[in-house]
Amino acid sequence: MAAATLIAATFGILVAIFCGKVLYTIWWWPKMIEKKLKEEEKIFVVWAGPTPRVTVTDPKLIREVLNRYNEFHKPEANAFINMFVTGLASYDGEKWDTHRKILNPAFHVEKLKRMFPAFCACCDEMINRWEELVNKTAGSCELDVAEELLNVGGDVISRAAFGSNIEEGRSIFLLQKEQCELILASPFTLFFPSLRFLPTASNRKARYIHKKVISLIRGIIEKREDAVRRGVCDNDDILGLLLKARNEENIKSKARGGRGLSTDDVIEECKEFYLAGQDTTTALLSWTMVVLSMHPEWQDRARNEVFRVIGKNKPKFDDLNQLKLMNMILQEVLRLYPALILIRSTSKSTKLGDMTIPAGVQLCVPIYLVHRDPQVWGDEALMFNPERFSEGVSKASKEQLYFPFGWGPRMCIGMNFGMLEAKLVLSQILQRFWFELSPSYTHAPQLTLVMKPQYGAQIILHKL
Ligand code: HEM
Repeated sequence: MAAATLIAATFGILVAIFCGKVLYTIWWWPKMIEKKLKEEEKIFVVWAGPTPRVTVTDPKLIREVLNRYNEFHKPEANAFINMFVTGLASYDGEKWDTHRKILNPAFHVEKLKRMFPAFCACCDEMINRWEELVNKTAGSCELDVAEELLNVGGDVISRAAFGSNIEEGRSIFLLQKEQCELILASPFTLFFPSLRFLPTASNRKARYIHKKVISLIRGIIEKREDAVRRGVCDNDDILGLLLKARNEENIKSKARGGRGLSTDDVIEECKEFYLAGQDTTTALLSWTMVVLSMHPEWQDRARNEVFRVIGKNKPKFDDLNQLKLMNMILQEVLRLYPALILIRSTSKSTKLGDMTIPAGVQLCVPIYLVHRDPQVWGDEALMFNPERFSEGVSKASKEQLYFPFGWGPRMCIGMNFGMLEAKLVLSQILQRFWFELSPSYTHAPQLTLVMKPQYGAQIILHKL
C-alpha cells in the first residue's frame, strides 16, 4: 500500500514538473523575452519553442550578428537531433576548429578533381534513365525532378564518400532519408527532446536506424582499413581522405598533447555530409530547373553556352569552370531560393545595435529575406535576372549581402562540391533535353530544414 502511494506520488510529481516545463516553455519564457526586447520593426519573435527565436532582418544588424561570431555562436544542437547526427556543422569552439582544419583539405579542388569520375557515373545513370523514359513516351515525359534529383544527390554523396562501397553507401543514404522523415514527423519531440526516451514505435524505429547506420559505416571503415593495409585501394573518396587525415592528425596531436579525430568522429562526419550535402544541392538543382522553365530565354542561353564550351561531349572537370553564364544563373537561383536560414545564439546578455539580447536567445538570419530585400538589391529585387552577377558577386548588390553558403569561418565546407555537382548535372540535362513546367506544378517554396518546392517540381522533359 505504502509502495503504491509512493509510486503514485512520484508519478504525480513528474507529471507536475512536465506540465510546469511545458507552461514555462510555451508561455512564460517567450512572454518575458518579448517584453525584454524592444518593439522594433527590425527584430521580431517568429516562434517560441524550447528556446525563443528572434528574426533579424536589418542588413546592418545581420552583418553584426555574422561578424561577431564569438558572441553570436552556433546554438547547441537539439538533443533529439544530436542523437542521430552531430559533426562539424553542430560543433563550436575548439572541437569545431580541430575538425574544420582536418576536414578542409578533403574539399580542396584537387581532391574534388579526383572524385569527379564518381560524380559523372551518378549523373550518367540518371540521364540515361531519363532518356529511356522519354524515348518510351514519344519524346517527352513528366517527372517530379525534385524526387529524381534527390536520388542523384544521395548517390553522388554515397560514391564520393564511400566510392568503392556504392551499394552500402546507398543503403546508408536510404536509412538517413527515412531518419529525416521520422525527425520531421516528430515535432513534439523536437520541442521536448526528453520525449525521445519514451518507448513509442517511432522512437524505437529511429533508434534502430541510428544503430544500423553506425554499424554499416563501421563495417565500411573496417573493410577500407583492411584494403589499405593490403594496398588494394586507391582511397580517394571522402572516407579515405578522412581516415588518412585521422591517422596523420592523430600523430601530430599526440605529439602536441591534443585530441585528434576518433573513428566515431569520422562516422559522425560521414553521416553529416549526407544530410548537409544532399538536400541542399538537390534544392539548388530543382529550383534551377523550375526557374529555367519559367524563363525559357535563359534556358536557351544556358544551353547555347554548354554547346559552345562542351559541345555534345561528356563534360570534363575544367570545362565546368568555363560555364560563366551557368554560374551566374546558379548564383541568381541561390539568391532567390537559398537553401538554409542561419541560426545563432547568445550565451550571455549581448548588445546588438541599440538592443540588449538576453542570454539563451536564438537569432535567426533569414537569408531568403535579405536576398529579396529592395534595400540591398534595388527595386527589381524580386525579378530573376542572372545579369546582376555579370561582374561578380561583390558588384551584384549595393550592400554586398549575398551569403547562400553562409558567412565567415563557418561558411559551407562543401560549396565547391555542391556547385560542381550542380554544373555537371545541369550541363548534361541541357545537352539532351529542353524542359517546361507541367500544369500540375504549384509554385510553393517551403522552408522546413531546407527550402524546397512544397508539392514537388513537376517538369515536362522533351528530347532535343
Ligand atoms: C548548393 C549546395 C549547398 C548550400 C546552399 C549549402 C549551404 C550551407 C550554409 C548556408 C552553411 C552555413 C550554415 C551556418 O553557418 O549555420 C553550410 C554549412 C555547411 N555545409 Fe553546406 N551547403 C551546400 C552544399 C554542401 C555540401 C555538398 C556539403 C558536403 C558534402 C556541405 C556540408 C556543409 C557542412 C559540413 C557545413 C558546416 C560547416 C561549418 O560549420 O564549419 N554543404 N552550408
